[in-house]
Amino acid sequence: MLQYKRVLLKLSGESLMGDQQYGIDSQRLNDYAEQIKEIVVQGVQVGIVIGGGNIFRGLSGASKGFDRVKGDSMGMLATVINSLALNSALEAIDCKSRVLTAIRMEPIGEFYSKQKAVDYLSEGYVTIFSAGTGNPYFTTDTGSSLRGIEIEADVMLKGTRVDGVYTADPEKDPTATKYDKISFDEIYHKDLRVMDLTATTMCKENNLPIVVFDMDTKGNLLKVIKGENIGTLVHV
Ligand SMILES: Nc1ncnc2c1ncn2[C@@H]1O[C@H](COP(=O)(O)OP(=O)(O)OP(=O)(O)O)[C@@H](O)[C@H]1O
Ligand SMILES: O=c1ccn([C@@H]2O[C@H](COP(=O)(O)O)[C@@H](O)[C@H]2O)c(=O)[nH]1
Repeated sequence: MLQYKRVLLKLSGESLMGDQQYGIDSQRLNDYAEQIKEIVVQGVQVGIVIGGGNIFRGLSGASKGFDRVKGDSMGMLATVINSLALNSALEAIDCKSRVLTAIRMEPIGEFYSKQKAVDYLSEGYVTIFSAGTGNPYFTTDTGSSLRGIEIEADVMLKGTRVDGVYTADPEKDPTATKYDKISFDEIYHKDLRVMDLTATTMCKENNLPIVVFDMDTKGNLLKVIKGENIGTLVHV
């Protein structure tokens, strides 16, 4: 029994590095593609947003003297590179997929529209939304909440390298403990930073629940789709 029919899956760009310091680890990329195919064959419609942190982030560019808006454009282009890599990995395993771009750049990808996205999803294409929102000063978390809301996804699945929302950043505080469920309001009150606040607010105001889970363990995506309690559900 599947819990969700249409999902927006957010993948971390940083996780795509695997054990490398930079760029795309092909093993990690292929593992992600296999996990995605596993849910597509079950009939789940999958929209995807991938971050760009394995290549470039506007904020870190700005701290080194780059113009912020140009840096953000570079970050958005980084998400296009990751999206094309995932598209290619999916096609290599016979999982049909399309890349839409928030900034016009045919023939690299088709320019995004909600109608195009919903048509592709309904036809069973894994539809990858690249270049974030197309605007500087945003992140791919916000791009994910925006696209998730637009395509009327049942849930936003934040597949990352931690296995849920914790009382504090588990990569910095070893005493942090994990929530099975948490409300949006608690996320604000406790100032938990697993996702940026703009993205969290958009999900809250549009009733889009989030599941944060560890995407780097094979089989986890299917478990989440089946409703297994392996991550953290963020609810209204
Ligand atoms: N309370 C918290 N609970 C869980 N994770 C947290 C928390 N606070 C901060 N984090 C951090 O959030 C990170 C997950 O965010 P995300 O998946 O967006 O990673 P990212 O590296 O920013 O991705 P991207 O490359 O897409 O920008 C975790 O690696 C974790 O260190
Ligand atoms: O809507 C958006 C989305 C992203 N950016 C820029 O891209 C990088 C990479 O995205 P992450 O979410 O950090 O992985 C981001 O740091 C921004 O610089 C953007 O400008 N607008």
